[in-house]
Amino acid sequence: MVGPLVYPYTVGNWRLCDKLGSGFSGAIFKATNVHSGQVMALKLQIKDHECPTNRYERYIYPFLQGGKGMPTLWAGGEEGPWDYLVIDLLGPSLDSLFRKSGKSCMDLGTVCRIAMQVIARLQFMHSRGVLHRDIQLGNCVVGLYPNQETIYMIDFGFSKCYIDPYTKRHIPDSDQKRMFVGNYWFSSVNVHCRGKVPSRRDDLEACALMLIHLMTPGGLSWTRNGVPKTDAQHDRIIREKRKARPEEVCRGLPVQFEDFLRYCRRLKFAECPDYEKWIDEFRQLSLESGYRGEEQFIWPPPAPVTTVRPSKPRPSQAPDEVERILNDLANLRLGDRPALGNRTNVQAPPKQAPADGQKAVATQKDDPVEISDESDGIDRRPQGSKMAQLASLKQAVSKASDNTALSGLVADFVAVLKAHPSKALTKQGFGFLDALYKQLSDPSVFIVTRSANSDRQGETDQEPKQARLGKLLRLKREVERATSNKTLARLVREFEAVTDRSNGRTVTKDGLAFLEGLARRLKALQ
Ligand SMILES: Nc1ncnc2c1ncn2[C@@H]1O[C@H](COP(=O)(O)OP(=O)(O)OP(=O)(O)O)[C@@H](O)[C@H]1O
Repeated sequence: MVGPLVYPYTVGNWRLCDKLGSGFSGAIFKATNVHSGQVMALKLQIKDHECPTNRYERYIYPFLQGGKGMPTLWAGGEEGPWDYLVIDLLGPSLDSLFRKSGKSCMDLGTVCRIAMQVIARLQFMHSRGVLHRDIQLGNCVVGLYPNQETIYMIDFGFSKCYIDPYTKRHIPDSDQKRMFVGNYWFSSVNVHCRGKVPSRRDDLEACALMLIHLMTPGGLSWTRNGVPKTDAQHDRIIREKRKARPEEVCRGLPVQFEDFLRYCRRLKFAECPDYEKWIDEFRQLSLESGYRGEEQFIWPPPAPVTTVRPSKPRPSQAPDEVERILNDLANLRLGDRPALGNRTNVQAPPKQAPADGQKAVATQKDDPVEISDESDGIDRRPQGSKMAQLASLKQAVSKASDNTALSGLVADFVAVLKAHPSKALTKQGFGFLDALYKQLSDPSVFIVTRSANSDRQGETDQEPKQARLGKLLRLKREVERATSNKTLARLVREFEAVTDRSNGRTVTKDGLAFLEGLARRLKALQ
């Protein structure tokens, strides 16, 4: 029987000190150069190990030298029974920081920073013709002072060149099922569940899954039972991962995560991902959510920079009185006039009676933002992050009881879209339009949620730009002529569908013009 490994005191010119970690195939030590006193990390492995990852890494490292977030290779080779690699000494992994935080998920600002950096690292590695193939939290580590805000990629034991060094061509795809190489949690569906040849898209998908995992309380569902110990357990993970649709995996998260995952899965085998676009998307998301939009990794996470004004209570009427008025309004007999119908779903007003209330307020748990109606002469400009503003507007629209209020809220919605640099319609934006649609259509009809709606199921095809433009122009014209709330409801639905199928779900100038027309029309249709 083979006894426990006895590690040497020195290898090459390096004296081994503390053990930093160990993996499947070896151990890693802090090591000091016996001549210069330099302190580095030394990866040690038995030369004839069944999985000689140090040898593979020694081949890959030279391709990556000089890149930001790529450790420098200082020395390496074989000595006696040992194979060793000396690289920069780095700090803790994201996995270890996350575990130590004791939290069930990470804050959005930090996840955006990780997204920007890891996508940039992949962009660099891919530009050097190398795939990582084992993206996971344990393989993303932070640097030591003064590089503690940089995320480094480590562990290139599974990495591979996807550009053939002789032909300079992309490696070929194959229909032959391959043995799985990667990690259980984040390897892409194509590689993990279908045995496909890994390419750039799979590194990116692993990154997307890792980000979604960090954002999900308790993590991705298939990670919750720990590392599989039997084939049956592994098969269960494969099944679960394979059947999890992006909209389910990303439920409740900003829409960028779902879009990113879908994007990765739509990439062709040899297609070059648009790294810049996604770095920018996460930067915008960070800004819209009240963070700085910077990529520097800061731990522990700083608070958002946008301070959201505390909510002020609703003025005048006591809750019961408001409820009575709403119900009276709902029961008004308006004949054929275009107004909200008999509402059986009028929500109760806020329970807290205002003490000194001056403004109408839409409250949202933890992140209140003021929304007031025009008639009270109060500053109507929405406050707080885009996400919080849209969430509050959605709440307010669900509670609005006449077209004037709806008109004001649509105008507020346009103001929020205009005030933020990214014109992408987020999940909250669609939520607002869904709530508006519900209000404008028959109120006894239960709201058609986006996930239940067919327009976003599966991989959505993007509409050709011309067709989309034509539809928007028609919507713009029709909204000016609409004579009932029902027609407006249909137009809102069509607008949602057109935007949803557009590249990046962007609200264009024509889209904004449609919304402005909608606000005007609502006012006219009192
Ligand atoms: N350069 C480094 N500086 C400091 N710590 C490091 C460094 N490289 C790795 N580590 C630590 O050692 C752990 C194992 O490193 P690494 O993943 O490279 O080894 P491995 O043997 O290939 O592991 P595995 O078998 O899990 O893939 C890392 O999670 C990290 O905590």
